[in-house]
Amino acid sequence: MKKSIATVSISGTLREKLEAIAAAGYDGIEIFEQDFIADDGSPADVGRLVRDHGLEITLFQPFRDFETLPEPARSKAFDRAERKFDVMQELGTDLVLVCSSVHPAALGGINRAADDFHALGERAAQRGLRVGYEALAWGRHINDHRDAWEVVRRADHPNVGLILDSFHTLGRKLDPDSIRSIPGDRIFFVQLADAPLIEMDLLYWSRHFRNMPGEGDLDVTRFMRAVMATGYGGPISLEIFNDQFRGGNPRSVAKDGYRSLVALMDDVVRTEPMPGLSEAGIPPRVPAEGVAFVELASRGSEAEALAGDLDAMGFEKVGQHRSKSVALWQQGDIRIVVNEETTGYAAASWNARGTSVCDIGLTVSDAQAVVTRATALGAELFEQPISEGELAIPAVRGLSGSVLHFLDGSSDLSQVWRTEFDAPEDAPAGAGLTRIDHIAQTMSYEDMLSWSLFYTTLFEMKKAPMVDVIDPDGLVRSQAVESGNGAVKITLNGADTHRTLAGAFLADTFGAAVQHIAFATDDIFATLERLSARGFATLPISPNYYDDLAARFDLADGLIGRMKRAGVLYDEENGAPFFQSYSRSFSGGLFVEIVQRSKGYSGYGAPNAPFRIASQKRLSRGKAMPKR
Ligand SMILES: O=C(O)c1ccc(O)c(O)c1
Ligand SMILES: [Mg+2]
Repeated sequence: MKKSIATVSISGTLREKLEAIAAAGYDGIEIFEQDFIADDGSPADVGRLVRDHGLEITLFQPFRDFETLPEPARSKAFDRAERKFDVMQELGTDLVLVCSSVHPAALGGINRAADDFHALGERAAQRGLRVGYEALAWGRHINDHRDAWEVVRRADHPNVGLILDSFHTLGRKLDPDSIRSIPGDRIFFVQLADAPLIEMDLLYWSRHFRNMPGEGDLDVTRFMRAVMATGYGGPISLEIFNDQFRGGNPRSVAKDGYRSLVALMDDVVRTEPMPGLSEAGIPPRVPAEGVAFVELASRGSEAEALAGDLDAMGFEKVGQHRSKSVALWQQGDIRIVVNEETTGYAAASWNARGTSVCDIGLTVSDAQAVVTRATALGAELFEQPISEGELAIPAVRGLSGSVLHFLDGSSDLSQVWRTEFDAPEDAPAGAGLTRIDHIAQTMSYEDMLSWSLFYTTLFEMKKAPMVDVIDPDGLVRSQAVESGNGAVKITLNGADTHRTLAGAFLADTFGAAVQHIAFATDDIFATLERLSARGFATLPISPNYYDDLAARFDLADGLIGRMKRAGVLYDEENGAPFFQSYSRSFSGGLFVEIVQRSKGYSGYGAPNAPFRIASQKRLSRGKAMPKR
C-alpha cells in the first residue's frame, strides 16, 4: 500500500518538506495548495521537484465550497475547478480533494450535490482527472461520510469517488463500521489522523490538535480495519494539522508519521482478516520483559565519584570487561554498566554530556526480531566494531541519538555477563534494592509524542494518563509507558522551560535522556537504614510535608515519624500504599529514587513531585536545610 503524507503535516518550505518526506520513506505527498502557491517554481517545476525526490503527488487539495451553490456562484465554482484542473495537469496529479461546503449560500440537498458532482466528473474525465469528495465534520450540509457517500453514489460517475478522513469520522463519534458497506473501488483516497480527546469546537480541534495515528485517543485502527474490509487499495495518507508539528523538526515529524503508518497497518493486518494482503511480514510487537542493564558513560574523577555513589547504594562491582574499560555493578536484579572507554559511542556520549546514561538494555523474547521490527518502523540499526570474545548484541538507535540494546534467552546473549565480564552467577543482595522499577527520561515537551510513539509501536506497551508535575518554576508534563506486566516502566517527562529542574537538566546535558532511575525494594526503611550506614544521603524533605501527610492520610503517628526521619515520601491509590525516597544529585545531574509499591499501587507519586523538586532546587542552590 502506498504511504503518503500531506505537506501541511510538517514544517518548512516545500523543498524542506520534500527532503524530510523522502528521507522518511514515503511514496507520495498530498500537496496542499498553499505549499505549492508559496513556492516560486511553476506547477511543472514543482511536479518535477516532487518526482526528483522519488515521490508522487497522490492528491491535490483542498478545493472548497463547490457543491449546491445557486447561480451565478455555481458557474463560477465550475470555472474555479477548471483552473485547478489546469494546475493539476501541470503538477502531474490526477486526483483532487473537494471538501464539503461551508459556504453560507450553499443550498444543500443530496441530489443537487450529486448533480453538481456528476457534472464535475464529466469535466474531469475529459482531462483524465478524478474528483474525490470528503465530508468535513463541520460541513454546512454534508458532515458525515455516509452522506458524502450517498452524494458520490448518486453522482454515479466513474471519475467521482469518496475520500475518507479518520478525523472527520471518529472526531464526530460516527461508527467507522458504517464504512464496511462502501465498495472499495468507490473510495478514491484515505486520510488518517488521530487526536487527543479534548472537548472543544470540532473545527478548532481538527486544525490544531490532530496527531499521528497512535499518538492520540481515536480508534484509528478500527477505522482502518473497516476501510480495508471494503477492498480499498489506494494510498493511505497522513493529514495532520498540528500547531506543534508546524513548528517542529520536519525530519523527525515525518519519521514519526512513517512509524505510525507502519505500526497501524501491522495492527490492521493482524486483526482484520484480508485474503491476499501482503503487508504482514514484520515481527509483531512483543512485551519488553525487563530492564537488563543501564549503561552510564563516565570518565576519570566523575567515574570515581560514581563508583563511590554506587558503592554507597549497595552495588557491588561484580565484573570488569575482558578487553574494555567497562565495569559491571550489580545488586539484586539491577545491573549498572559503567563505560570509561575513550573511543566509540559511550566516549562520544561522555564528551557531549559528561556522566550520563548512554544506553539501555531491555530483555525481550527474541532480540533479533525486535531489531527487525524497529528498523521496519524506521529506526536505525546500531553497530559498533566488536573485539575478540565480544557478543554482537542486537541494538538500534532510539530517538535523539540514544541507543537501545536487546537481550534475550538465546544461549549466547543470556551468557553475556559471564562471557564478557566474568561475572559470577549469583547476584549480590546489597542493601535490598531488587530491580529497576522505572526509568525516567527527560525531554523537551515537543518530543514526548515521538518517544511514546517509539515505545508503543515497538513494544506491547500502554500509555498511562498524562500527569502534571509542578515544578516551582514551571510545569513538567509526565506520561508513563508501561509493559503490560509492569516489568518495564518508563516515564517521559516533558519540559518546556529551562527553569524547571527537568529543563535545566536538559540544557546542561545537551539533551541527555535519562534523569533518574528508580530502584525497587520490598522494605524501604530497612534498605534506607543499610544505605545510611554506607554513607548514602537521602534528599531532605521539608518537615511541613509530614504535617500535611498526617492531615491527608490516615496513617499511624509512628509511621509518619519514621518517614520523616528517613526522608520517605508517601502516596496512596485506593488504599494501596506507596513509599518513595530520593538521592541527592550525582555528577551530571542524575539521581536515583527508591520505591516500595504494595497492593498494586500503579502510579509514581506525582503528588509528591513539587516537594521533591523544591528540595532538589534548594540543594542545588547551596541552601540545604539545616538538620533538625
Ligand atoms: O480544515 C480543513 O479545512 C480541511 C481541509 C481539507 C481536509 O482534507 C480536511 O480534513 C480539513
Ligand atoms: Mg481531510
